[in-house]
Amino acid sequence: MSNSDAHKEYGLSKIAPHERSYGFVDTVWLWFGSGVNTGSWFFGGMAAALGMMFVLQYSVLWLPLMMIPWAAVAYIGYRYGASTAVVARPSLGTKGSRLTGIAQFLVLIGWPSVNSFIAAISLSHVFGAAFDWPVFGQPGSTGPMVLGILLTAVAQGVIAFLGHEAIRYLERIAGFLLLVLGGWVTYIVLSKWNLEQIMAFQVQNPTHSVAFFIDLAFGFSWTWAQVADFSRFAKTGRAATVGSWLGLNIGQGWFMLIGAIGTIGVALQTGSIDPNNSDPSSTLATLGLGMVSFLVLIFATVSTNVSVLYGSGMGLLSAFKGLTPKKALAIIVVLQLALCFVPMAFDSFLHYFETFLGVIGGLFIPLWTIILMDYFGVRGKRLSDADLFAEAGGAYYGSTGWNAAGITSLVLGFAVYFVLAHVFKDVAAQTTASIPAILVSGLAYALLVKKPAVALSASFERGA
Ligand SMILES: O=c1cc[nH]c(=O)[nH]1
Repeated sequence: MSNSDAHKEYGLSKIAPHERSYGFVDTVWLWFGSGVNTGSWFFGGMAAALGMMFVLQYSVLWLPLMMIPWAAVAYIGYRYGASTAVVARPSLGTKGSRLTGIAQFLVLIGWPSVNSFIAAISLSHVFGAAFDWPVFGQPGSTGPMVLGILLTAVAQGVIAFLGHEAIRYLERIAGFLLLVLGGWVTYIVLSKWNLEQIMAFQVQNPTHSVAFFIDLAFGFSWTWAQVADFSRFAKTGRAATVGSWLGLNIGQGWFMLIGAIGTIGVALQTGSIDPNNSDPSSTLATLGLGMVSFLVLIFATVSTNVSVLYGSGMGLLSAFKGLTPKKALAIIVVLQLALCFVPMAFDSFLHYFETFLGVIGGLFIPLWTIILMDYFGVRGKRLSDADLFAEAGGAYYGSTGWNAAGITSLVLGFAVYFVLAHVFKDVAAQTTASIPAILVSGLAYALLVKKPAVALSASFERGA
């Protein structure tokens, strides 16, 4: 790849094999750096109420299993050099796939507000230990919170604007540093708390059921919507799928465990379980390791948010055709800076976070299901390159640009998720809202889609 190509942003165009620069190690670092974030330890803190055995089971078993379909979406992006929204064209129609762009834009512009806010809370403890400034929740903590948000929001904004190659380099450095710093944090957390007591800790009546947590987990993990925006740059199928899957599971699973241990450790001392205590960096800061803590917070947050913001930019570009890739990224950079301050307006951050997760999961659960059902079930892993990237006309445009089967199945999936998660909560506490939404949207698509209308002649298609 020449220098000028290295700085080129491709928008929605097909990424040809010679334009791809992400090897296996790059995808592992990218997703490891994304998975290691403040949201992951907060989420581990939320799971802690269900006991450490559950958190372990979730991190080493359920999370890796849940991420297999996500890695399958990465495969489609890699196979055709297509962004996330373009991958949705066969199932939703060329115009219908703009809905994916809108969802991706909204969800991924929302995540940095969560990640940066949690980082700012922790940074306020680092500043408190170093300069005696008020920490989050104390009178006068607005200034330290604003400074913490600005530090991450400006750094992530600049790197996301520079594009996918700048992100690749940042993730290499951040990934390595986070491995070292994360190891250090793990050592401190494990030596501070008694592991036997942590494992034995139980909450008599946890506020949430396992099923409720699984729903949050789908919202948490299936909203890495930028998956194909990056796998399209992968040089091999292994890098696109195994590399992304491995990096994400290690990063997210590991930091969830750290968050859960910290939360339970504090609960053993105080008797009250609160995910706000999941933050290992304030422990580090009070032990005089403020600089380590500062670096973990900045690298963990920025390395996540750069890929998230890049994906949000690609979503915006897919939704509004008049934009160029750089213009879309510039809009995102400015918008995220403002949105990172929104949680300050809420009285409870936990409430903001749970509401956010409860809404976003409902969007991507049926969407991934329909895309995978379409590619692996209906089309037998065969798509037409030419039609996939055609803006008008072709097999995926149909007569209107909308694939009615896909849109109907998507709406049904949303409806099932939202009705269960928000109206019939007692039922969802047993069945989850996510699994019925997956079943209904997948089945509806398989039944509604008209195979002859979407199948192409074998010579015109490219198989996997
Ligand atoms: O920032 C993000 C985006 C998706 N999922 C996460 O857990 N965090």
